[in-house]
Amino acid sequence: MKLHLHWNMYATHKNPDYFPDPEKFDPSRFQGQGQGPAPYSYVPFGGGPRMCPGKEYARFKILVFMHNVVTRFKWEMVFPDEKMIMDPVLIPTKGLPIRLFPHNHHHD
Ligand code: HEM
Repeated sequence: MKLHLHWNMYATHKNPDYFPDPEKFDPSRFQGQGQGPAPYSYVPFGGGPRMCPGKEYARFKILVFMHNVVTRFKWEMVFPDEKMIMDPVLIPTKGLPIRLFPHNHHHD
């Protein structure tokens, strides 16, 4: 008989013991004087020797992308109440389309 032990990161990421009020969008929970989440409690890229080797690359790309979207554009969601599903990661049901308005756009 084989035993499969399944773990999923949401059980950890939504655990109020590690993340008080887990449904709240609160980026400040990742800030502070070296006070980030406890080791192995925030694990979007896994952990240990098989941790995602693309982690720093992915984080850097997302940072550059977000920087450009936020500094160059005003943006709004096409479907403000768009639902997210877990399958097994968070997926926007309609593909999360947004409208972008360049900050430096001038009407002639
Ligand atoms: C936001 C983007 C990404 C997320 C959230 C992510 C997440 C993960 C997770 C959770 C694992 C399993 C780690 C474990 O078993 O503990 C993994 C493994 C892996 N990821 Fe990523 N990843 C991302 C981007 C990337 C990129 C950009 C690359 C390559 C360029 C990459 C290459 C890999 C590889 C090769 C593994 C298997 C590592 C192994 O089993 O030894 N990932 N990733």
